[in-house]
Amino acid sequence: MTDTPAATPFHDLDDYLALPRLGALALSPDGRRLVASQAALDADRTRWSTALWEIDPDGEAPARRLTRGAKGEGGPAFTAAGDLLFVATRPGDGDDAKPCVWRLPAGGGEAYPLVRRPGGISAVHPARAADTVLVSADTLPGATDEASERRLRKARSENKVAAILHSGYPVRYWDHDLGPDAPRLFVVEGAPLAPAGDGDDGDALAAAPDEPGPDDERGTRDLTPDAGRALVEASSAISDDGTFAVASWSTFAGLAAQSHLVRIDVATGERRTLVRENEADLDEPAISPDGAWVAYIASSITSPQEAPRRTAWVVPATGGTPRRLAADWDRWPASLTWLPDSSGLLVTADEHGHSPVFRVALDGDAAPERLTAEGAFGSVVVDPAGTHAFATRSSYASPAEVVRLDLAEGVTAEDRVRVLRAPSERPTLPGRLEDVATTVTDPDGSTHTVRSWLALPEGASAENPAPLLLWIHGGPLGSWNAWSWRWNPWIMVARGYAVLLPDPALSTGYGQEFVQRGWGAWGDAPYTDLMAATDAVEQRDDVDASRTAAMGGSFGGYMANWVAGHTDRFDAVVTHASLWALDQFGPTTDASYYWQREMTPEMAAKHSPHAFVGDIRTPMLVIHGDKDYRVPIGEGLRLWTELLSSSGLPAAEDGSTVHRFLYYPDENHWILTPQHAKVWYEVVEGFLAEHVLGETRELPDVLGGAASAG
Ligand SMILES: CC(=O)N[C@@H](C)C(=O)N[C@@H](C)C(=O)N[C@@H](C)C(=O)O
Repeated sequence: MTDTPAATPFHDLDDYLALPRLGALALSPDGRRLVASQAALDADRTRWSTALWEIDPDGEAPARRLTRGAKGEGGPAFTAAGDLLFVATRPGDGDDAKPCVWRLPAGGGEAYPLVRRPGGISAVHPARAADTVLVSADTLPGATDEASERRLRKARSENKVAAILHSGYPVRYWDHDLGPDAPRLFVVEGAPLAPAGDGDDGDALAAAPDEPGPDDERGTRDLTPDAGRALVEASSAISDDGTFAVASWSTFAGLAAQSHLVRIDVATGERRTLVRENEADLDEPAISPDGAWVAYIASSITSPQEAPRRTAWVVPATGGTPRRLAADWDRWPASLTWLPDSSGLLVTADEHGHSPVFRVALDGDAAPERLTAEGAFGSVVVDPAGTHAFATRSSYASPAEVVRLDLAEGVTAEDRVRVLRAPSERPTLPGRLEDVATTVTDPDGSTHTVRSWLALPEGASAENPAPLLLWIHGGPLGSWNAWSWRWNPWIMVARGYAVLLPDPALSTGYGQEFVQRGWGAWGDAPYTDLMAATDAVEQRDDVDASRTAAMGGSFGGYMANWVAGHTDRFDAVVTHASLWALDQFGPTTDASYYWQREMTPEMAAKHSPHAFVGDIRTPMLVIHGDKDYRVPIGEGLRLWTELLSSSGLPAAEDGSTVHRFLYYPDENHWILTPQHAKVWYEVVEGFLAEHVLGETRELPDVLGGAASAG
């Protein structure tokens, strides 16, 4: 084991779980107020709750906490008058309280509930230059107004009926069931929001939404009464002048969804289709400040032979022919933020282990200008003068921080970014990070660079080489480029391991061809890239090639299963929420339509790990949540059964086995509660210690201690 010079939050899981987690940003229309949400661990350590903090846009004053509700607040957004709106439950509404919209007046004073719906409100969309506010709220299909909605909900509640009758697809999404209610868009009614509060000094700290303030509750008008499931997982936007909204709108033909972008007139509810696509999913609509354009992201419908392409487009807000932005750009746009003069957009996109901010012109074919160097950016907002922007930035160097970007011409990417004073300090890391790469040659003779992040304990050296963990990211269309709380390498670095985080074929940020290399052939280039990256790092004298393990979640878990059936080089394999029987998985996942476009039955059979179970001779830790709808629990159960019955390392006659199955009855695809995240890291570390280091760890009491080790 490598001695680490000083204790950090990563040495102690309780300290790690108590680290605060920064979320979304909101900027007032005048650019003078910046608010961030931040999650903190509750006193009983079984949930994180989110509060809103004011950040000084100039980076001088310390952050100030604005809200302190018992159950937390989220979704901050400013009205044109500078009021801060957010989503939170109301005190006294009980455990099944539905979140509603609260208003914290620009002029100060208490926050108070502004608008609510019987099924709760999921998001609030205020116009930036008008007194119009839209809300997204789940609504029962038979509800024609709030009274009927309440009656229908009361009938289900009093009769304890949770049944859902479906007539279409999909019926679930990631970790939740769909229906019987579904999202609709509503306009908040009533007199314009008063621009001032009670005139006090605007001491926002007084705003504690545990006591409703003045009785100013507003009604709502349904803009999409016939939406059905069309707005499911939709994204929507409202024009600055509040006269229209744009939403991604899905219609379903069999399993497949047909994607539209629709324009909805706020005054009349009149709806018309701006873009209809049979060959792409349309999302992330963003309306230009001048109201003339709608930008959006199109993800092409794949085929088993053709990987998807994500591209950015604009269409006239009154309808017309869509036009692709930056037509020759070989990167996948992730988010779109208009510049205040509507001359272009700030676009984030993965690139070589980062997710930088790019500036893209609305007109002309100039290549996007990369504005930032290090890190993965999100929640990008631009000040009304267009001179700077604010965003969250994370990387393996730090969890998300609030940063300010200087948008002036001629500033270097390194000098453009300034970290602002946040509610908490950046945690000290227990090691160092290197950007490493190796070259691979495909069977067709083409060569490719496979790059990885490598996290190393400070003490790793030729005299004290660190055992190696190969971590395989999920997706597979993704990249190890941003801080992850669920897969945090620094926890294992603090325990003396080196952690390799490669971006193999199918990873994003390296061009379309790098994705295509692995498309429909998960067990080919992605696997050989991972092995090449591992080979290269094992040549280092500060890495111990004799003590290694491989692990991954979701697609990463699929690959961990594939690794286990195709090499004995590792001492242990950890496989979380993994795909196992690829040729039977398709109809059971929540997004079966997506899966059917990804592989033919023949491809799935060829690249299915379960076909190689007899070749597995490596101890495996299987982890799966029962409420996982993306990779259903059946995958984990079948893997466990076949590992013990048919693998090259089956259970012994007395039933004992070196394998372990960490089962979560009430977690989903991700392990989201603090107490279960702690168990996850404890069990993983204990399994690795046993099989990689030859050390024994006591299992935590919450798992029954050593006895539960089987
Ligand atoms: C529809 C679909 O398959 N979407 C993919 C993003 C997906 O769900 N992939 C999973 C198999 C996966 O690998 N998920 C990763 C991103 C995770 O960590 O959840």
